[in-house]
Amino acid sequence: MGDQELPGVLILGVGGVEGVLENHVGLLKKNFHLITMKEFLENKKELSEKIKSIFIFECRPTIDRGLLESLPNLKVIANSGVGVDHLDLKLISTFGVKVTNTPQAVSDSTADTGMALMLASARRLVEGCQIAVAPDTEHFAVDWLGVEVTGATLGIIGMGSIGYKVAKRAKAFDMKILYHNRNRRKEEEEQAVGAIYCKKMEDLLQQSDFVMLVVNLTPQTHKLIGKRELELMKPTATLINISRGAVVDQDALVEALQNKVIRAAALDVTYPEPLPRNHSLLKLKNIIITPHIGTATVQATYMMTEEAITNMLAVLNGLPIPSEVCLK
Ligand SMILES: O=C(O)C(=O)CO
Repeated sequence: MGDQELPGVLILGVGGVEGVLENHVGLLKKNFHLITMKEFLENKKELSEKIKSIFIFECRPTIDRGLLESLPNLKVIANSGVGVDHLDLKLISTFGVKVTNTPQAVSDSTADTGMALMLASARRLVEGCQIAVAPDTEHFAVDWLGVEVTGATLGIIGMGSIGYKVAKRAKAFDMKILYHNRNRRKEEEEQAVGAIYCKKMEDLLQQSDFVMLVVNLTPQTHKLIGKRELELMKPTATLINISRGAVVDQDALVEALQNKVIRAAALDVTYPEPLPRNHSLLKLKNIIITPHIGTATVQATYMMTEEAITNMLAVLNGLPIPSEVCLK
């Protein structure tokens, strides 16, 4: 079958197809005719009928009514990554289009990122690195003491597949693990990682040395952690966020970090991303911020493309869909 006869996939990546890593393009080309947004806009008449799927790679595009209306044969939007808070699921569902994501591919790398942030913040790695490259011997001693992760209490908010993998890793650090989640995990799953369920999030906040946020962003989790929740945390505690920036009230976090209501924060996600250069969070010392690199590994990105392709082919061939996002 020639490339032109394959089902069309509209590629929404940073910089179009060029933004999709070279070896991923090969993977996609085996099954699809790749169409960039530029090509689509230049040749809408011919291409609109051809496009059966949209592949979102390493970006958070707006898919609006206009675009959906211009793609009469669109069957599936495949998001690489697990979070789909950038998509208007209600609108998409009215077009009978399915949405898929890639929970399998992202869970190890995102859990690793959570651990890396926790360890880096506890042991003040970023500050240490800055001192090592520009030694300031006066401040080298007591001022630079970190805290131990080993034996400390970790509170995980959101115990989906990423949260559970964080718990697995934390077990190896002899951490006491608490978790809060809409649904309690099975007893054997809790026992396997030694996790204790906290029905009330408040109990977890009060008892944890490290609080890690691993929830999806939904109307229910928007600003889940605000002034009240930060004040419930120990003054020695650290907040780690690997979910979405808007799960935390950032103004309240700035205040809490300035006033030492909590010890520190380590964030892989903020709102907006990136933060404007004059943002108050960037002026604080007791914070680490990374640029949303939860899944930024060679392995995870490749697996994300593989998982997205499997999802798209399943939809187009009427097979069971491995990772379909519930649109309700
Ligand atoms: O998978 C996602 O949605 C992520 O943001 C991982 O960091």
